[in-house]
Amino acid sequence: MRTTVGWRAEPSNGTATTPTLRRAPLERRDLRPDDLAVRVDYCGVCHTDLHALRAGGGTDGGPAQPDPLVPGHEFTGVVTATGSEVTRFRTGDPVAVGNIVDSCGVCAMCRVGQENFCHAFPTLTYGGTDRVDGSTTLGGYSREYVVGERFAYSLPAALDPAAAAPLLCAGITVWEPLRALGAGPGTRVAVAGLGGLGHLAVKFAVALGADTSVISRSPDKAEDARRLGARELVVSTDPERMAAARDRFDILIDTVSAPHDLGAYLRLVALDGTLSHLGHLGPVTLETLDLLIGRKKLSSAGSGGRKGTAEMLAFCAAHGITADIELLPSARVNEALDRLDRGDVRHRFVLDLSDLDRSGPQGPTDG
Ligand SMILES: NC(=O)c1ccc[n+]([C@@H]2O[C@H](COP(=O)([O-])OP(=O)(O)OC[C@H]3O[C@@H](n4cnc5c(N)ncnc54)[C@H](O)[C@@H]3O)[C@@H](O)[C@H]2O)c1
Ligand SMILES: [Zn+2]
Ligand SMILES: [Zn+2]
Repeated sequence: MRTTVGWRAEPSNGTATTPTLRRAPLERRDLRPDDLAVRVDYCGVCHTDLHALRAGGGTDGGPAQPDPLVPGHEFTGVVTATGSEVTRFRTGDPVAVGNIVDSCGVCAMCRVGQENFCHAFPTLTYGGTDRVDGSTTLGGYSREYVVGERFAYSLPAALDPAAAAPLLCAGITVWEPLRALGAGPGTRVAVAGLGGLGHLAVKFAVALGADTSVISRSPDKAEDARRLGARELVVSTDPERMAAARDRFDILIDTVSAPHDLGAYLRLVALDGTLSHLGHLGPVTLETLDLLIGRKKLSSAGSGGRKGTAEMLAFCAAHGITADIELLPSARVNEALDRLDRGDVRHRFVLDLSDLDRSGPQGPTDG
């Protein structure tokens, strides 16, 4: 086994609070022939990490997570070692890894490049089950990750490695539905929720040429929305502005992290348009008349396949797109999670893991 160090949560014991992450030594597998060892430099803090940390006690609606848990599923770094059969990477190459690290490779979904929908279930970057040895995967809030080369992506030199990290979960999750639904010139796109996923959805939709708007509870986000390239902010708490935006959007990307009824957003979708519900995973409520009137469609998506992820990275390099981030030393991970929970983030926290080199696994910055 290889040893590294990371930020680990102990069982949440069913409390509603987020368990504290503590610095701990971790084991990584010895390299298989197709594996890369990656020095993790930057890892984004996704809202799913918060959901996962709380799921241990079933307090956040999600499935129970195996304990202990090391979150983190959007990271960038550098290859430090390669297995004997690796062909696509060499030591020193900059790479990016997202929220899937393996899939069966032979099912119908894998064959069309949608490994994220693998019939055998893709191996998640943390809290997943390794397909070879059955161990539970530990995520990217750590200094090293071992990954099969199929699920590592070349990080384009044009992209800042810290600001690019969130592309690997937040980015690809909104990229695939925007592409699949045909966002581009002549389409009207609205994005609900202006967090990690939402702000990247706005940047992508604008760069694809769509007429893009933001839907938010508060008018405070108007300047932010404009800066990101959106034409308008629809304030969801203002009934008059919601009524005025009725049937307006061909594609509505819903990234809201809390459970909510879909009616208010469906009424903003245009004739034959689509609501892509990406944020809160789990049961939803809606009135079917809100679909019937206007022949509207309800869709969803999550993560991305290898082909789509590589295409998204190339698009980002060509258009200069990365996330707007607040970079913190990884020792401040608990503060980042707390602020994310309170919505105090513009628009993504990214952890700089290099501080894990500076003191021992039980060093003074513990917790
Ligand atoms: N489908 C997938 O594969 C996938 C991938 C990544 C994240 N997610 C989920 O997407 C959601 C968003 O993730 P994120 O990292 O962008 O989170 P985030 O915290 O950065 O953003 C969430 C946004 O939702 C808004 N919001 C929260 N509660 C709201 C409410 N009641 N009404 C209106 N707006 C509200 C917040 O103000 C914020 O703008 C999370 O639930 C996350 O778990 C899903
Ligand atoms: Zn995520
Ligand atoms: Zn498969």
